[in-house]
Amino acid sequence: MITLEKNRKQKEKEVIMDNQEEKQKHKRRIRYSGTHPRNYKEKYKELHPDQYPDTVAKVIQKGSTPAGMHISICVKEILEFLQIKPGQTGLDATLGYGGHTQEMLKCLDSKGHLYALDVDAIELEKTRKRLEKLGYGPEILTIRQMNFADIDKIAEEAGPFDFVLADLGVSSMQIDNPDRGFSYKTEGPLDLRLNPEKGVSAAERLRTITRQELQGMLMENSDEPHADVIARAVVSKIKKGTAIDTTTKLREVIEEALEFLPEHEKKEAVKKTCQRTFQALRIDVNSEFEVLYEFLEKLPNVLAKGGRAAILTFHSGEDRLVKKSFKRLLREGVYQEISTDVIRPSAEECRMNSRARSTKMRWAIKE
Ligand SMILES: C[S@@+](CC[C@H](N)C(=O)[O-])C[C@H]1O[C@@H](n2cnc3c(N)ncnc32)[C@H](O)[C@@H]1O
Repeated sequence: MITLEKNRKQKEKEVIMDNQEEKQKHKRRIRYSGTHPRNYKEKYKELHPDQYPDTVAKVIQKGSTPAGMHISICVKEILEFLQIKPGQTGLDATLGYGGHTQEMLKCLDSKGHLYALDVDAIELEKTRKRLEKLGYGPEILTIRQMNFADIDKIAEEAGPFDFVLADLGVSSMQIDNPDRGFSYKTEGPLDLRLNPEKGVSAAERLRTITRQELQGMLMENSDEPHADVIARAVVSKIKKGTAIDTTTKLREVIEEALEFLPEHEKKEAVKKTCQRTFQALRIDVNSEFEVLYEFLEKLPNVLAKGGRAAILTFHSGEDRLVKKSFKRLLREGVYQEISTDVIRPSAEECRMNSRARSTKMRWAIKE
């Protein structure tokens, strides 16, 4: 009896060990239960569009942006305005996923050259590879990791440009990747840098910020109506020794600070304040207003005579800067014509891509 029992136990042990070995052998990709992956890493099919084009097409059709992808905005309006002709030289100041770049390259029809910049080394390499696979190699496209504040440098070697495009802000790949810390919706380090190799993260920035400074940042960068309450809550937490170094921790401080709001408006107010607070921090750690100002000042000098520039903005602070610069330079006779009003994506485009809703486009033509 004792020997039988011993044998059974030994067999059980062997089966367990076999199962474990089997599991290790078949280290599978992260699977999601059901048909709707919620987690970024679970969106395996969307993250591999080459292998799963049907899944990607379905997600786009539903009006969402597939994980790891960016849907370009106002493509038709941009191309109509830029009037790109084969043989021209152009600059895409914000490469991102390369959607606009690709469309502009099609207009060049293998003649001329396109230069493209981005500060984000992580996404830039992926885009370079994707475009190369599509047949856009260095003979027609030059990609540089560079801040568009330095357009004068790229113009020295490649300009003047017949056309320039800047599609400001962040790409969907950056927002959706929790490791980059751009979204209050997913847990991640509170980083928010477009180029994580430069400057300080948002968490680091908060560590030493004063209440007045944070309040000013929230008001100036995103017109936050609860700026005083949020600034007080954040700074007091940090002073008490609690680090606010993840997206979730910042969202929780905001939720706590807005507890006083009436129940029926709390949820929406928290959501909006989270969006605005993350935006304000992102603008700050990337010096977005400063680099945009520098870009706008240098823009006419890199454009050829009659050269065309189009800019897409995503919040009022950016649009104000573009509008002011274009108007002043028109008055000074540097530009011969500018858009009289903002151009907006169509209702259909906004329905298909919710991220297009806040987009404003302005353009200018060099004298
Ligand atoms: C909205 S996305 C561009 C998407 C792109 N037009 C497309 O069709 O895929 C904005 C991109 O600009 C980059 N960017 C933002 N500020 C920049 C700057 N100052 N210099 C260079 N690139 C910048 C971001 O890293 C991001 O990849």
